[in-house]
Amino acid sequence: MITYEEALKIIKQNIIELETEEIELTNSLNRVLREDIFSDMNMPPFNKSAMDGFACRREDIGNELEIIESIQAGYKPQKIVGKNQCSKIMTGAEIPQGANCVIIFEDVEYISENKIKYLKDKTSNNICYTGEDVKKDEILLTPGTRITEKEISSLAMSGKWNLLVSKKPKVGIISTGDEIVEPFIKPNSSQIRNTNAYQLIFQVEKFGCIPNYYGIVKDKEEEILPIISKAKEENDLLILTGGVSMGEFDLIPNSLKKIGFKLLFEKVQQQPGKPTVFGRDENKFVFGMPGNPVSSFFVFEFFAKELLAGMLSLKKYYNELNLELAEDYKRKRSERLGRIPIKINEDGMIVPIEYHGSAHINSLLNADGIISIPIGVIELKKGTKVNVRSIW
Ligand SMILES: Nc1nc2c(c(=O)[nH]1)N[C@H]1C(S)=C(S)[C@@H](COP(=O)(O)OP(=O)(O)OC[C@H]3O[C@@H](n4cnc5c(N)ncnc54)[C@H](O)[C@@H]3O)O[C@H]1N2
Ligand code: MOO
Repeated sequence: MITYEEALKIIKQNIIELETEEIELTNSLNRVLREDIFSDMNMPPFNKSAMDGFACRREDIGNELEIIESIQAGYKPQKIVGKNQCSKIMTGAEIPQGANCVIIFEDVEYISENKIKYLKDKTSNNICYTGEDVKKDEILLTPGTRITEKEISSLAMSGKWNLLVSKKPKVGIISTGDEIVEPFIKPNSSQIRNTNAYQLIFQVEKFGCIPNYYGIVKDKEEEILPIISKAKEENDLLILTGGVSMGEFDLIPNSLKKIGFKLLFEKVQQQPGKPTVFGRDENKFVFGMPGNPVSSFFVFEFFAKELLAGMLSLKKYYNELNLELAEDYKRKRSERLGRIPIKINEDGMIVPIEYHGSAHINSLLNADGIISIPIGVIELKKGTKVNVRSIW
């Protein structure tokens, strides 16, 4: 049995980056950039009014000011603002030459139709200056960045419409087990509903990959082999759940070998996720994950994401916060790296969630993240600082 760190190293050593493709900006949600994005202009492109008001000279704000024009956003100022003059200006419009501040409408009174007086003795400049946010030719985004709602405005601003991104990894998902039935079926007393496939479909899709679901396969080699062969053909990564431990019907590792996968590890010193199989055949990969839903959730989180991030060339895919435990945490055994779901309370402290083990699906319902308990550590005392890995 190898450690989590050793297993992760094996995954990293085997990563193959996928090719790129060009897509349009509107289709780029969740895609991973494979090129630098430069700004083709300064932002703002001109000195821009931040407020609706009058553009004038700061030294004149105590005087009556003559209105010489009105400047709308999108139109060039026509006049230069001179001594005791001002131009009416709208938010987003270009500051006229001669002016160095904008006094806002609310703080001004009209003396006559074209004369105003500022009612205060101080003002901010109320100007967004050329290039203060972005300089022309500045790099805005680098390869390996995931495009989300945070990145899209900068991309749109850069003027780049066609983007070079990683192709989406295709992930084949197969549930195994004679006892598994689809969620729309009422299980009999020895059956169990298929939760893993749907969990994995969401995990895969949310990670920016394409899930292809192949249904439930019975614990019979003659059923397993054709489906995994087909799924291997059609995908970059294959994920199976169930059938990987020591039981008489745990046929997955051998079946994977029969269709050409070399198994790179089969057991990891972690809980959950001990019987985790990772295999490769040239540019095709496979994870055989434990059937227990929380095991499969965590194995996807810690292993499959690492491989998929590598295929996607994605730089960063999770956040970690270092927070204090709100209460003591004790576990029964310490020979495996432990992972448990936790909540972050109102004081920003870690509260372990009630968790009965890797079959306890609904323990994830209220989870904000996962903490790890190192091998050999049986107890963590209240107040200990621990890294929380995000699953939000
Ligand atoms: N003698 C040993 N027995 C077991 C060991 C071991 O080392 N020696 N490891 C245990 C650990 S740890 C785990 S985890 C499980 C993993 O077992 P398998 O991957 O072989 O999975 P199954 O036995 O097929 O299923 C386990 C459990 O999960 C349920 N399941 C399976 N598929 C689904 C699905 N798609 N949706 C929902 N639930 C599913 C299944 O019915 C079982 O209850 O092995 C231990 N045993
Ligand atoms: O390793 Mo298992 O995945 O403890 O439940």
